[in-house]
Amino acid sequence: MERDWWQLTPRRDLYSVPECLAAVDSRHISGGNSSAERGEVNEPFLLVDEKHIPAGNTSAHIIGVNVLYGTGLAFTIEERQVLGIHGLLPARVKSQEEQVQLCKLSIERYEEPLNKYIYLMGLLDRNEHLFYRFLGENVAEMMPIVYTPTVGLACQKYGLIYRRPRGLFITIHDKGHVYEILKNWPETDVRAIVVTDGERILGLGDLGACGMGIPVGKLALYTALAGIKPHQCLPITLDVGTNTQTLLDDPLYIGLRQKRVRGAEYDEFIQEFMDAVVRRFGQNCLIQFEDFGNANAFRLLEMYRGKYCTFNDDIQGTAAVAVAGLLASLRVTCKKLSENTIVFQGAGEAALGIAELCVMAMKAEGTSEADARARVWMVDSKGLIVKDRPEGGLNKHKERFAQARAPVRSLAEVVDIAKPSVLIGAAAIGGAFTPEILRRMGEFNDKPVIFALSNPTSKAECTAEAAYSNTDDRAIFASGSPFPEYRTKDGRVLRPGQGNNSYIFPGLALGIICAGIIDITDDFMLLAAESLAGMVSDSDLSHGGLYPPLAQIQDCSVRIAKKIVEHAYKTGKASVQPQPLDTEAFIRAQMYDVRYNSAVPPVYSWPRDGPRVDAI
Ligand SMILES: O=C([O-])CC(=O)C(=O)O
Ligand SMILES: [Mg+2]
Repeated sequence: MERDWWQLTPRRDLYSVPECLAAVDSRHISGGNSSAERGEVNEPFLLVDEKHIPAGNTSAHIIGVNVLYGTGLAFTIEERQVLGIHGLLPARVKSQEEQVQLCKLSIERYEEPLNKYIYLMGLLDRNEHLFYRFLGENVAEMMPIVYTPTVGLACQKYGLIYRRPRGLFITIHDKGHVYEILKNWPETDVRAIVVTDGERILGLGDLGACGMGIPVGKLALYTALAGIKPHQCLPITLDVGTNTQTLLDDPLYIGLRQKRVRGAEYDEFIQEFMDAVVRRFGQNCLIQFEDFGNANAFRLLEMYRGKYCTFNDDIQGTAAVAVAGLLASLRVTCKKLSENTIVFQGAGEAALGIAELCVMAMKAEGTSEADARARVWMVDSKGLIVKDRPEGGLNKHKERFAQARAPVRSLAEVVDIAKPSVLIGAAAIGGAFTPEILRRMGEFNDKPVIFALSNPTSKAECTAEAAYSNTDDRAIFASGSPFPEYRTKDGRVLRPGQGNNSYIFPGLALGIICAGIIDITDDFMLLAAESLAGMVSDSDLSHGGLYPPLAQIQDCSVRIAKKIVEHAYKTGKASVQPQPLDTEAFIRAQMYDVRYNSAVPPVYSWPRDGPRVDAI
């Protein structure tokens, strides 16, 4: 529960500047064990820039400073006087709308996406409300900067662009003390954590601690797309080392300079982390796993699902968004899902997650499990996944999709044999869908469905243009990273959809948090997929889109959350009781408001003779 600051602050102290500043953001004086509670927040830090923050101070200070710099010229004259900052700002008082305009002008001055990213992260540091308002009002333009694909580049350059700490870095050397580190986080009401160990950042591989850009970016979307309050979100990197030699050799690298720890020590560390989160933030605190290596991603999901409030976005979130796209495509191809033959390039987290959810969706259509699995062909680095593979070594996840056929080596051959109606790429091999493969898809199908899901753009299996131009503009295309509009030979404009889990995880998380769901089973994923598919309009489809436009993604999140919450109550999975009468109002009441709260509470007026407290 957020409390109003004047309920926490003794009024007689209000005119002490640091007190006022601390009070403006009551979260920082409300929590147990936070640095604020230890009294540090009362130091006169407010008129300093980051250079002057006394050594050893923590993010509570940094956030505190930002409260001042935060709303900037939007501080009213009353607020400036009560806060003791009158004169420190120029005379002009701006509305938030005017500030949004300035953000637009400022970011347009940068040409390089990475510079735009640095600008936006600076804005987030200075003024959280403005950042989220700007992002929320410009989703289609700004998402590719704070999120995929630019966030991938940001991770690759993290050491270079690192300005300020954001999130928690917990290293393997902190083993035994993970709980104490969580206690150093100044917020106490944390409801959602996105955690990575940096082993498989997008399709870019092992970026170690530089992977922190991903939890930060994902949680920025939690707030921007689903209104989950920023202080309830905590990005975490578990730094267990990196096996990327260039990072180990890089003087700018910010993480532990050692090879990855694996085995029992790693497992104990993760277990300690999970338990520490529950102890610190409660068992309803959502833990979203992101960009772990394949083996750990599957293993950890199996170990923790049902016992902790957790899901794996790369396995389950990506599955839901891809299945949503497939379900929407059926309205164009006029088929049932179970009438398709689906070939996957890749058999990792995303591909296997999608494949399993496809089987679930086909079963929901009345198909038997065996028939559903027979319709799914998977190709990994050794070729088609077949039973009795000569090299052996199929893990149990792949085994479930092994075809009873002779080995086939290349994707092109598999496509020739299977004649799929759907081709899905999720192996981070850029350009794997060659023009030849795409042309074959066009020969086999009137409307071939082609998903190039790997991220960032450089890892996409093909571009939108390649998919369209090699199939006489007949392809139904979606990609993980955004692609520009395409003009067909007969002059139609196609807007390829972004089959990215960002359509799913924010709304899913909002629903999980609102209803207090711990056991996040796959029926929630299928439900999210179905409800997203149901939001695709005929007009979207006629322009080649399999998803609603990004401009509507916030609305999609709330609608997904509503379905999730309703389903949770129906299936007895909701721990928040009693069930709300109006689900949507219940959800919306918990969402973040991007507008500024007044720093001066309404009980104050500002007469000529100075501030005074009105009787309540
Ligand atoms: O971050 C994204 O854009 C989607 C995703 O989870 C991944 O590629 O790992
Ligand atoms: Mg991911």
